[in-house]
Amino acid sequence: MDRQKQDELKQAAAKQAAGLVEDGMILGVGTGSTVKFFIDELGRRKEEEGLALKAVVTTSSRSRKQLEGLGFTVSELADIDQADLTVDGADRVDKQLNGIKGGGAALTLEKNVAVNSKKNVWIVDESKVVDHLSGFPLPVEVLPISCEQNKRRFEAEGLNPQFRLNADGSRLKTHYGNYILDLHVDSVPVPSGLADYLDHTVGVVEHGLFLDICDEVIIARDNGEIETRCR
Ligand SMILES: O=C(CO)[C@H](O)[C@H](O)COP(=O)(O)O
Repeated sequence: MDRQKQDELKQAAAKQAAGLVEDGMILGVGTGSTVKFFIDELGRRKEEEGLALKAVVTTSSRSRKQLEGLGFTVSELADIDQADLTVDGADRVDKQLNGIKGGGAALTLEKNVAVNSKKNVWIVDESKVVDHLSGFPLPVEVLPISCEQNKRRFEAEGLNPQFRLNADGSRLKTHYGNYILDLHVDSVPVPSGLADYLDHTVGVVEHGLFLDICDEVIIARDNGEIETRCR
């Protein structure tokens, strides 16, 4: 699929999700190129329909900047109780609506916003939908102090870890000053098993397996149809 077509699909899914946003909501807004279209649409609704949110929280400085540029005041997660709705993208989503996220290295805040949200909606184009989680490296955010030990441990487990790098070859640092180890595994046959292992590995801050979190996924299909799948 070419880039322009994929962007059209992302925009279609984003527009549909923006229709779920209601006045007075506390809204969670994720990160990524699909979410950028969602924020564009929020801005349009604010301008043309007077959309008025109670509060907005977001998961990256990029999304924050875009939201603030459109006149939204962005709160910190710690300043709200929970979001009514969070809309985010995903890198892969399977039939059970489990997913891999973190392609934009924002997984830690994304998961924290998501679990503190009454409803989570993901917006994706068809290329992200898989039967079983595969086809995208699994991001794991690790503390710098023990990142080499974590890497060796993951290697021993056959998880093929690689530090995520910047364009200049330096290690990418997350918003929180940590590193990302991308696990290059062909597929994740038992996502709950791997999530459990990562959850119990010292030095792991967070990982990109988002299990039992997404309530609804909006899929923009190549043929122009929009499909909504619910948990
Ligand atoms: O998890 C994410 C960022 O950490 C994004 O939601 C995910 O990478 C999808 O991004 P895009 O919409 O650009 O394909």
